[in-house]
Amino acid sequence: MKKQTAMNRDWIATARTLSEALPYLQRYEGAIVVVKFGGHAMTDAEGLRTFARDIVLMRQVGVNPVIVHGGGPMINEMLDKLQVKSDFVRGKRVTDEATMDVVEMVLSGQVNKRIVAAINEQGGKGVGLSGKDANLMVCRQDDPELGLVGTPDEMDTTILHSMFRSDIIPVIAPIGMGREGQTFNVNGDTAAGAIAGALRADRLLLLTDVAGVKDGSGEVVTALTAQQIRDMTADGTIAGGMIPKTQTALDAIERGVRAVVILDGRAPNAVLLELFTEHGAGSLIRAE
Ligand SMILES: Nc1ncnc2c1ncn2[C@@H]1O[C@H](COP(=O)(O)OP(=O)(O)O)[C@@H](O)[C@H]1O
Ligand SMILES: CC(=O)N[C@@H](CCC(=O)OP(=O)(O)O)C(=O)O
Repeated sequence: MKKQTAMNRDWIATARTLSEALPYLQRYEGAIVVVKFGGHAMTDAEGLRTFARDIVLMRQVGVNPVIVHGGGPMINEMLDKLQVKSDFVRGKRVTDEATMDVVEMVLSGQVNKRIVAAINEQGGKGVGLSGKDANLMVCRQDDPELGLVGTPDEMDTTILHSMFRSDIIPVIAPIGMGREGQTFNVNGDTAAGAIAGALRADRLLLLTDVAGVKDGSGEVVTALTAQQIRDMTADGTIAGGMIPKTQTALDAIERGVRAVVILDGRAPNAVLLELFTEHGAGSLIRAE
């Protein structure tokens, strides 16, 4: 009996959320929403299933979702198994040729296919690709100190528009191609920002394992300006993996993305609640 009551309460909460969502569903019809699914946000099979269900629902209500994924922890695990040492400089992995092989194998072969399968299990049409496919993301070398780390240089989103027209949900691994045929490792946030920028996306959602960008006392800042980001980075409040994320947000806004949100991808229905409710979630960064 007790269990029944708890279930009813959950159901009422969900129904209220859905009715609140209706005006927002209309607002986002036809919109392009790029979602970066970070390795730390991919917790377990249930989390992946919920994420995939949210994405398929977005597609069903007329939004064009694009998934760009990470997979840092999965790469670390494989590098450990193969006893290849790996270092990070300013949130980016120093990548030699041996590391690059492992990065591509894990991201394109393992993580990408796992997400595609989860989307298809929920009734969507997920198709996996990387920045190498159809010249989506041509890169130049980032800092030579980082080896084969790439910076997106020239984007061709034709393939993504064809996919939208065919009701396909693109799932993109952050691997780029060099002009001399090299393969480059691109930070997942950087890749998501470049793709969102090239698509002039309506929203870029960066899903991670914290509720948002936190200030010095650990409180999430719900709305951030470019100047606040610069100050918080200079004084060390924004550090580690949050540096490429906030930098990506600034670059994406500059390239014409309407708004970027950094939020906790492990929270239930994180993506839907962000897009389709009044309160949103996480830290919002928009053009000033
Ligand atoms: N000011 C900050 N606010 C929130 N998180 C921060 C901040 N500075 C550094 N971080 C760290 O950044 C991490 C998110 O980056 P990262 O681990 O690369 O995530 P992902 O794998 O999801 O891309 C957080 O878990 C946190 O440890
Ligand atoms: C250059 C660089 O650092 N590439 C990242 C690519 C994966 C990634 O970004 O994964 P998360 O989003 O899970 O952190 C790496 O090798 O880990």
